[in-house]
Amino acid sequence: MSKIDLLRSVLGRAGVDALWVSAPANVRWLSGFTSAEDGKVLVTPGGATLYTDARYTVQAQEESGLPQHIARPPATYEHAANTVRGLRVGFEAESLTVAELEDLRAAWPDSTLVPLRGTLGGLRAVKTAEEVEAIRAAQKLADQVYGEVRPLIRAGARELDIALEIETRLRRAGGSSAFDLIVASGPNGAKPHGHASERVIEDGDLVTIDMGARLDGYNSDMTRTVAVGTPSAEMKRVYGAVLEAEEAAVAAIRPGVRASDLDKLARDILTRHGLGEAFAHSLGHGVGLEVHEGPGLRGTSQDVLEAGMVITIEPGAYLPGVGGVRIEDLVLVTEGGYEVLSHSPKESV
Ligand SMILES: CSCC[C@H](N)C(=O)N1CCC[C@H]1C(=O)O
Repeated sequence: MSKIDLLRSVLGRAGVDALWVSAPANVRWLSGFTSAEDGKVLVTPGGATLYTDARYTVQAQEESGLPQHIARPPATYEHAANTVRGLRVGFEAESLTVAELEDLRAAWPDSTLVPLRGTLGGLRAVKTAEEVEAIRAAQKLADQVYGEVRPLIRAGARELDIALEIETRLRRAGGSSAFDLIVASGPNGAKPHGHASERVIEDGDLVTIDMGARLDGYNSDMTRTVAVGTPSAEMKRVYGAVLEAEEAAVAAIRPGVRASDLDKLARDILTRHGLGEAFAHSLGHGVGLEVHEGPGLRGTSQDVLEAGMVITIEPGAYLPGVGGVRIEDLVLVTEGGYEVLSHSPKESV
């Protein structure tokens, strides 16, 4: 079944006749158009159209198999008005501004606009074989760059310089950083999103490197925590506990497992080590055209693992004023269980 046909069946269940797709990752996924932040897709019972502007006429023809209409709003909306007359048209509530909604309402007076959430997210969570290969390639690049930069993580280096090295090497290889790199040393390790600062790494520090490569639009995500010199006995114990939780959660991955159960499994291990409160975020998430996408691996998630999903497993423990540890692998859910896509070594601490 084509992606558009798959989407149409979802729309039927959502009670709408058509969908105005505005989330860039969804536009890209449906159309193949890589400048998706400047594109929209209208899916109707009769077909699907990619809307973009004249800066992309040639690129859209090269990249997308969908029929295209070149215009800028409001001409875009006026062109679509005929197609959506009398229809219930869903729109992506998470990715349409209030101003855009007002413009759509003005241009489509004879349509009913219906807010929808997560309509395509569920479809995108299970990757095609091509998407898996794209993510695998992104992770391979991340592993290569991590290996090159690992020797530079030593006392006297600034967090910022490590981050710059990683970014430069990703760029040189034709990729880019999937997100604002996290390089968090010593007490900065207590910040789960501790972006690289001017702090100079000291002997005895643990250093958390959370990095991803973006290649051909697809992302990877991986975290390693390494020791510079000899860390304190307390931080060694924390490292051991996080590693135990991470390995147990990875080993439990298979189709049919509830995402919330995986989160609980890792959380229970850290709680047994007295670190339940220190695990300040969810266990992981899906990765693809976006760094954070479905499924959500958290306590409240309704998601169930399926073969073809690509997920992170990333437990952590954060001790304010002291430091932190996070260990993260990127994992493909397979029919038989799982395949770990991230191959950078986890060092003994
Ligand atoms: C800003 S992207 C962060 C990537 C990272 N691997 C990640 O997803 N997380 C780090 C802390 C928890 C988790 C998150 O939910 O952001």
